[in-house]
Amino acid sequence: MAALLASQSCCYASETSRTTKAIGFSSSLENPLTVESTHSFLTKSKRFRIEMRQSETPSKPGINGRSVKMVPSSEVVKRKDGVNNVNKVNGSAGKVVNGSSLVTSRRNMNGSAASSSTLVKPPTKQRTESFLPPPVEGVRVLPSDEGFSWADENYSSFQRSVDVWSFVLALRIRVLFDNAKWAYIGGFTEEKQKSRRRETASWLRESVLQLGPTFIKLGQLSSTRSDLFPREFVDELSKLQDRVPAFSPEKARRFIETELGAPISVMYKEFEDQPIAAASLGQVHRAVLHNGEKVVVKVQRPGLKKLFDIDLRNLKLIAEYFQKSETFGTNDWVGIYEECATILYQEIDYINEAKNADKFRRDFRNISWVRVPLVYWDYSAMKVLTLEYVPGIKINKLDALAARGYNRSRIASRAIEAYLIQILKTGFFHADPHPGNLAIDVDESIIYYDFGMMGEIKTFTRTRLLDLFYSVYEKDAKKVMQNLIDLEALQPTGDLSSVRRSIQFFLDNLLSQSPDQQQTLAAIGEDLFAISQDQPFRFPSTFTFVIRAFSTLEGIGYILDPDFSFVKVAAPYAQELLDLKQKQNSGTQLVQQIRKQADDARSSTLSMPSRVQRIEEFVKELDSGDLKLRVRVLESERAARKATILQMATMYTVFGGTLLNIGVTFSNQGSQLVANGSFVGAGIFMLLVLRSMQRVNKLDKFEKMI
Ligand SMILES: Nc1ncnc2c1ncn2[C@@H]1O[C@H](COP(=O)(O)OP(=O)(O)OP(=O)(O)O)[C@@H](O)[C@H]1O
Repeated sequence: MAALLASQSCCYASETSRTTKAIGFSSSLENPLTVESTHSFLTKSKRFRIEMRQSETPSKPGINGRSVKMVPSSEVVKRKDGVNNVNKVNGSAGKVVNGSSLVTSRRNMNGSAASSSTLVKPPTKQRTESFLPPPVEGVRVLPSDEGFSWADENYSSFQRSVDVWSFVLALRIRVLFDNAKWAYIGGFTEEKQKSRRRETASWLRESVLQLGPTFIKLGQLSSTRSDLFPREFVDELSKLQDRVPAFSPEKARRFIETELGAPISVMYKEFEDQPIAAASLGQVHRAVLHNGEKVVVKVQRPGLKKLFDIDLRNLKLIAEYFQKSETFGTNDWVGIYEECATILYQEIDYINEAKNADKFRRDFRNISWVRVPLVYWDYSAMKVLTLEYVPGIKINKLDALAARGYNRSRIASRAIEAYLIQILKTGFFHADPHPGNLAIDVDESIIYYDFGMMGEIKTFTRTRLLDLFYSVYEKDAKKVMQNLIDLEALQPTGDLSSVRRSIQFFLDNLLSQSPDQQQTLAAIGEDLFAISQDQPFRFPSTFTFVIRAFSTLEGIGYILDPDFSFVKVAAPYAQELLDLKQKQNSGTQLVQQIRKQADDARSSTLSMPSRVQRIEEFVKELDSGDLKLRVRVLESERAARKATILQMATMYTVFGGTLLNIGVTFSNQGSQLVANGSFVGAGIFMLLVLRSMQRVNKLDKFEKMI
């Protein structure tokens, strides 16, 4: 066995030396009872040490009765009791006891992560059979990325930029063509406009797929922004979720080995070549560790960072160009670009994702019906993530759920409740809870996947949200408006009375509905989009993610249970919030009320005579005509200005047309001089027409802004 191990370690050392630089071989004295030998080697990203240990019981997991552990040397911390803790940097730890190794934090009975120095428990029976069972939903054969230029490792940065700009040019021409048709031919019915938008959206989806990961991810992000894009685009772009090609297993294996700095066979006892899922940024393979624990390995697409760098450089220029050009509306495109770039870079940092998963698991440690896969820190790096294998049935697979007799109504409530806890209590929420990221475990727990995109609601914002919630409850449009301004969801520009009226209408209609005619959150979202088209709303992306998440979950709720009611699930939370707010208020309010009453009483008694006197004077001045009231109705002033411009434009068109006719007539008669003069005149009038149209356009935009 020793010979076998030695040959394995030699073979390992020689294999690693091909890709990495072997820098040493030494016997470890740190734990002479268990550690047989230690190899140190340097990879591109980390310095690793391998410990070979003799197991007490040969049946325990490990290679030939030994456990093999990859320990980043820089992260080895010697403890006073002589046991090595690893990964202090990452916040989790593992140690070796009696020949069995543990390389990550473990979940305790109620789902929480045990402390970093927890002794190793043998893996639970359920997850330690030596072979991977068939996946719950069966392994799909995913389309391959071969043939896509972005997947070619020799794709030059110049060629990439040309491809990106060709796409932008094509998009610009399409938008210009549509706008010209609407503005000048003017014959498009609402239905025709919709169908044209659908065509453009479908073209956009195909182009995005051709352009690869960056654009696919941006497309997916845009599909959450129903405040920015029309419905047809949002619908088309959400289809990007399930149409991403996979890369070859050879590529995946090579990439994992380079990233983790060791051959696959040393790290995993089994590694399944066929990925169980492929997404825009990476794909997921199942594997088994040498100690028998089943895991999934999430591998990032090779070359993604380089592609992001090139694409985001170009996208920045595109955003700046959109911002300057009037064709793409008044949105803050540079701001939107910056938000997206931050999210994209965060999503390719798997260490960040792993930290998020750990935090999310901690937040739910006391809730037994939420499961978050454990992170295997020692098998993870910036671009490769090893997680506990937690299979489940996707939350929207009704047949599979029904076949197992799961209680769908309970699942629907749990999905919403878990989200309410994130938004209202922990403040750390999953920003992308689409059905692919939610599954149901055997005990009907909700399993969460993918922690790349998380949102945070700071205490400051939460307090304001609470105020907003309370003012909605009181149906006070003025307070709602003020709270929205405080939350920076509404810009306090110009005359906000129309915004207040919209909010009041919204509150009256929304809150006065009986439970059977209650609007769905999705419909409310659509109404909000309609309002934000005409008003100076600019929802911060945090809110759009929350709104999107709730409407997705609500949709899932209805699919799972036709009698599902969001309000019913949310009611106890709402009550809790109201109680909290009332408690907060009661103390301060009492003092404030007393003070206000005292002030009122004082001012009314002290200044009564002077007030009466002023009112009398005012009425007298009105009577005598000394006081003139001048009322300006800004909306009608603007409308009148627009009408004048349009009138002028009509006159210019008539003059221009007449001069054109005259020019043609004189030209036919051979008087070229007069003809040319008429053509020049016609040209000038046409320019004036164009200028007038521009002014009307500007007025329209201004109207929307205020
Ligand atoms: N720990 C796990 N156990 C079992 N299956 C998993 C696990 N993690 C991920 N999966 C499977 O892999 C799929 C993709 O995982 P994940 O969403 O984390 O990848 P992604 O690259 O971030 O995808 P996307 O960008 O589309 O969200 C999941 O929908 C799930 O089916």
